[in-house]
Formats: sequence, C-alpha cells, structure tokens
Amino acid sequence: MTTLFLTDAEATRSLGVRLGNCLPAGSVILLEGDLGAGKTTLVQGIGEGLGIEDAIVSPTFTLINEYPEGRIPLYHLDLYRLEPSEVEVLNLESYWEGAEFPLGIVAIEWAERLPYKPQSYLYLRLSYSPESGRQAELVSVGNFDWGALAQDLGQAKDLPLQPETMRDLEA
Ligand SMILES: Nc1ncnc2c1ncn2[C@@H]1O[C@H](COP(=O)(O)OP(=O)(O)OP(=O)(O)O)[C@@H](O)[C@H]1O
Ligand SMILES: [Mg+2]
Repeated sequence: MTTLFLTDAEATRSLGVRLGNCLPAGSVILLEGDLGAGKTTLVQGIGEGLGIEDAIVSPTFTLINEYPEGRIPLYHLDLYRLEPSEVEVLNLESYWEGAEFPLGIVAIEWAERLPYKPQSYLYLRLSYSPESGRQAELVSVGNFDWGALAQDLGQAKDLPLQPETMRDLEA
C-alpha cells in the first residue's frame, strides 16, 4: 500500500494528473472516501492528465460521463445514488472488458456500491483525519498495471511524500 499526504485540493488534482499521464488503457480505479473527500477533484486531474479539455463534472445524476477525446477514453462513474442491486443491471463490465467500448481509464466514485469488481484494479481511498489531514491510500489488486506511475509518483516533487512512502514505491 502507498500512502500520499494531500495538503490541499491542488495536491489531489495533481495526483489525478499523474494517473492520467501514466496509466495504460484498461485501467480501473475504484475510488472510495466520504462525501467531499476529493474523489471528483481527483478525476478532474485524471482528465487533465489525459489531455481532455471538456470540463469534468460529477456524474451524480447521469451515472456515467464518457470523455473520448483524450490520450485514451475516460469513463467517469458515480454510484452514490444507487443500491448494489441497481448497479448489477448496469453491465458496468462493458467499460473494462473492451468489447463494447474502447478501453480507457474507468474511474468509479463510491465503488463500495459495486456488487462485482474487475479482476485487476487500483483501489484508491481518500480519507481525512484531524491528526494527519487528507490522505490517499493506493492499493493495486490483481495484476493491476501501474505503468510508469510508481516511478512517476516516486519522483513527484509537488506531492508531499513521506520517506516511508518513497520506500513503498521503490519496493
Ligand atoms: N486534499 C484536499 N485538501 C483540501 N480540500 C480538498 C482536497 N481535495 C479536494 N478538496 C476540496 O474538497 C471539496 C470536495 O471535493 P470533491 O467534490 O472532489 O469530493 P468528492 O469526494 O467527489 O465528493 P462527493 O462524495 O460529494 O462526490 C472541493 O471543494 C475540493 O476542492
Ligand atoms: Mg464526487
């Protein structure tokens, strides 16, 4: 697990930019974190990293926003208003299987509402505590391909990384 300290909204966005720059097509990012934790801010950064110029707005009512015009497509989902049984019938796997839609980055807010998960994904939890402030925890599950991301995060100067985080990334 990798923990990053996100001192302000710009740090959250900047982490997203790095994900958008580095991740290969077929990446799924499952985002968890309380209301207002910064999930949409992070996805806005992903859009910027992919070179998407359209404004990335929260798909709370539309469920899925598709942005095809960047380096690879971005599929942004928000499951906040749904029960797992409602999510089940949406066939979300069509976004990461690559048959119906071209593979890109799938970013899912409120991913804890998913009744099923892809085989490989990046689990990214945003949290806040009064002692340590805002944090991002990143965990790769299955054969998640970090691409150039681990190295890139290790070199990030504008993210306030703790030494133990650097070691995690190099390991
Ligand atoms: N690291 C941070 N430090 C301080 N403020 C932040 C940070 N990251 C994001 N914010 C701010 O927190 C607010 C909520 O962010 P955002 O809408 O991205 O959260 P969210 O997790 O998507 O919320 P929701 O659960 O409602 O979808 C925004 O004003 C954003 O600028
Ligand atoms: Mg949001």
